[in-house]
Amino acid sequence: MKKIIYVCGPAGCGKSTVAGALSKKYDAEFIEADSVHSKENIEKMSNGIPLTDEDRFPWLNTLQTLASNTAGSHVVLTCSALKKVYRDILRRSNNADTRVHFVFLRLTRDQLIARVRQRPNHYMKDSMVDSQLADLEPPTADELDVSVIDASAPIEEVISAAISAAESI
Ligand SMILES: Nc1ncnc2c1ncn2[C@@H]1O[C@H](COP(=O)(O)OP(=O)(O)OP(=O)(O)O)[C@@H](O)[C@H]1O
Ligand SMILES: O=C(O)[C@H](O)[C@@H](O)[C@H](O)[C@H](O)CO
Repeated sequence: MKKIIYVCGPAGCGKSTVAGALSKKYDAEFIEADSVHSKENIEKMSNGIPLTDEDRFPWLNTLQTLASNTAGSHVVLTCSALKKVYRDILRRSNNADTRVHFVFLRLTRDQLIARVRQRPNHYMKDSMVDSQLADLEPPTADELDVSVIDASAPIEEVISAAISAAESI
């Protein structure tokens, strides 16, 4: 069974850090959704303009196709996947041989702002955190393919919780 694991949540929650560690653990291909954004999307975010559904849909479709088409046994991706309708696009990769799973990293607004400020050279500034949270639809209990992890813990603990979640798929 091929596993497609999305590490998701708002800007600064720790997606890249956790996904990097998960991909090493599984010797899996690692896809950074930020590197799949169009230059128009990156320019908008760099200018402090939140993305809209219309900006995100083509990007999500591309990610879903990329995830489905990787040849390896597993693939780990970062993706904000803020809304349920976005996660539903990514779920289209599910089939008899492939299982999609989400590891959602949960942080409070203040924690997100502190994390985003730790990387001052990133295009996503702390002023964008509120718009990320406005769009966020936290996963609900009926989304059985999502593991929610407290990302405020030390990174080793967050990574080990993410690995346990991935093991249970
Ligand atoms: N558990 C943790 N404890 C402390 N710092 C952390 C933890 N996880 C990540 N960080 C730090 O928080 C910052 C944001 O992490 P990271 O870049 O992985 O987040 P991200 O969700 O990928 O962000 P973005 O999508 O905006 O690029 C980095 O400086 C990272 O080193
Ligand atoms: O859906 C979105 O608004 C974007 O994917 C953002 O979440 C950022 O690209 C990412 O987190 C980098 O900071």
